[in-house]
Amino acid sequence: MTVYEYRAGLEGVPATQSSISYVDGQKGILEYRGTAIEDLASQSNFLETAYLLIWGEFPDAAELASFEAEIYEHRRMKYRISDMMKSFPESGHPMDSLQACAAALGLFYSKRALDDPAYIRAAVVRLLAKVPTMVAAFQLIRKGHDPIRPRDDLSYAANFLYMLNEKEPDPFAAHIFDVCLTLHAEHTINASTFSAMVTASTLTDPYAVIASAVGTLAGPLHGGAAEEVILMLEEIGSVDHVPAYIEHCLEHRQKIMGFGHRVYKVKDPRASILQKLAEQMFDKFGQDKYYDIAIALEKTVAERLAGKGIYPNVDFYSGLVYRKLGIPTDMYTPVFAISRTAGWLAHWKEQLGENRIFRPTQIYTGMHQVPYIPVEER
Ligand SMILES: CC(=O)SCCNC(=O)CCNC(=O)[C@H](O)C(C)(C)COP(=O)(O)OP(=O)(O)OC[C@H]1O[C@@H](n2cnc3c(N)ncnc32)[C@H](O)[C@@H]1OP(=O)(O)O
Ligand SMILES: O=C([O-])CC(=O)C(=O)O
Repeated sequence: MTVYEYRAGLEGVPATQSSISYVDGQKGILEYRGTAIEDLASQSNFLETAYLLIWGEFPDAAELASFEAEIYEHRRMKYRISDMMKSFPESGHPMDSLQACAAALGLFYSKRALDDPAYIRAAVVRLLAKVPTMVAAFQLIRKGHDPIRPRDDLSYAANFLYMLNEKEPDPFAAHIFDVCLTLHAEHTINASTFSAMVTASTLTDPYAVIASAVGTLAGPLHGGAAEEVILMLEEIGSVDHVPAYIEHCLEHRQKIMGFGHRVYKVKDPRASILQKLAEQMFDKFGQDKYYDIAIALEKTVAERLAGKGIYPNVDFYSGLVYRKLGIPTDMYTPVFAISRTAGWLAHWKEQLGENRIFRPTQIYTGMHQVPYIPVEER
């Protein structure tokens, strides 16, 4: 009998083969389909990047224009979905709303044709188009407002900010937001993508795939950390309190949010770009007192945990950018989900190409031959 070594959290265990993205965690390299994240952030845009991730090559001008047009055409939300959302408690977390709405979309498109490229394309378009609308709608509905319709004249990023904040965004702010979407779009086989792939491997529908990935992204060890970072900066309150906060975390074995990564043992390249984006936002729209605390935190963690490979991850600086964009704190993870939908869909499509159901093994640690004792005798 083969005995396999158990690795907690599947650390270092290859669970798939993929050509979608690449991470070198020692050198701090991230590539989407072979192109460096820095080049995509400075020269591409989210929809072009989404196309690249999903179809494996950059679109030409006509392909990009028709992809954008299809997405813009499908941005409106079904009124039954917004009616459903109106029945959700306003105090609920927007990630729970998104998970429910993504799954509910499957009710409208229940005829499945996973081997038909037209079906795949329609699902990709619908999900990329409707996820932002569903995220923004929850924000408006919980404020007692009616969701506003997407604006056909606004770009993907600008339209989301418009639907969320009920006013047209500054073009520079919309550009920065688009870069944030590009940065968060894909990251190899992280927890939510793995979840998407496991779900996809059962040949269920793509709405269930995205719903399960949303549920996984929500946790504070994954995408939910971005929200926790801002709550932590608020709790710290001033630069002077940083050393004591770090000592408290270390003493109580409490994770410092936005730090550490399974793969990166250097600063996450996306964190470096997000930090620069935050600085650009501060230069244009005014400073943020939490930035000084964040800088002090990064410096103190580097000194205090030197040699442990604990550096800022993608979730550390994103919230500082989002604050300046007027995005509420509990919307940071849904915004991450808008972007990561591209990566999840790329993996869904790749998984279907060479599918085998995920069914790993376990090492049983329980008992055998335990006699049954009737309840009245226990
Ligand atoms: C989009 C994303 O998902 S990015 C990640 C977002 N998550 C966070 O920011 C939450 C905080 N970070 C963490 O919890 C972890 O670093 C994770 C979940 C990202 C990675 O977890 P793992 O690879 O399982 O690392 P693990 O938790 O085993 O940590 C390894 C060691 O580093 C320490 N460590 C890791 N992250 C941190 C942290 N944020 N603060 C303090 N210590 C840390 C652990 O205490 C552990 O130390 P030990 O060996 O002395 O016990
Ligand atoms: O790769 C990971 O484990 C987490 C991460 O950074 C991401 O999903 O963007």
